[in-house]
Amino acid sequence: MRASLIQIAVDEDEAVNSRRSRVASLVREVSARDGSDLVVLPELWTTGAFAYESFADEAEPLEGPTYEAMSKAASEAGVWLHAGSIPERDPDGPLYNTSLVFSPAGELAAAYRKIHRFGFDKGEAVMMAAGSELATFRTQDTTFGLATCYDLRFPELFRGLVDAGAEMFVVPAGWPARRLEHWLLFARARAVEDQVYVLACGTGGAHAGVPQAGHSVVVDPWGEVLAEAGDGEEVLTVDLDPGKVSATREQFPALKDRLLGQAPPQRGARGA
Ligand SMILES: O=C(O)CCC(=O)C(=O)O
Repeated sequence: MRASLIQIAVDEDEAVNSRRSRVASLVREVSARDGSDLVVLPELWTTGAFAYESFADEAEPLEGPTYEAMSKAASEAGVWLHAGSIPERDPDGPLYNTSLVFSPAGELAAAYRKIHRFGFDKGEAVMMAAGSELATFRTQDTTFGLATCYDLRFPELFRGLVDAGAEMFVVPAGWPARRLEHWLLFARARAVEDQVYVLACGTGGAHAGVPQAGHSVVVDPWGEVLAEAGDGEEVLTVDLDPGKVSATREQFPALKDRLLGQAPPQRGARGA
């Protein structure tokens, strides 16, 4: 299957509405040009992941304007669309950082509320509520597990997705340039330790004074980088072979050596 990651440049001089229609057109153009089965967009590309001041104003209900535009783009293009994430306003009040996935018919296939919020005692960590449920979606070829940006630092989340059957992870992000090396390292680490493809799609440009890392990357189950973007707006198109996941897991069956169902090792007398 063929996947296209669209690394959107999120700059303040483009209004949210203009960006939304520009991105919908890009989904249609890229998938027609590259013959993509799956298109992936980054985290919070409407506002920018660091534009905290605009989260409340730009928050949408789940089925708001971004949902409408992306559902339409997916069905018109006839592709699976991981539409990145939106600032979602739940009818009960809290905001969530919610990823939306649409089938080629434009139906919602998965929604994932980011579990690990970034910012410590400010920004997203205080403005948004934490999700609590893992999410996957299945195409005819494979099962994808969903995670968002800062989630990359928490390998236990990805092990949960492996246990739920994921063979590929899709990770939209708005990762800052100053920690680019962490981003690349985590993308490869998650691929190697879980023997999966990692499709990590970030943003380019700069907003709220935070230059974005860009460097969207696709990593195969052996940890090889198949494609890596620069720091501007860019499209990466790669062919993914779901058979490579099972082949890697058979040839190097490290996942079978997990201590499943056993108590974790305790400190022994010599370590006391
Ligand atoms: O973990 C990091 O260094 C960046 C995370 C982040 O920017 C985010 O989750 O929005």
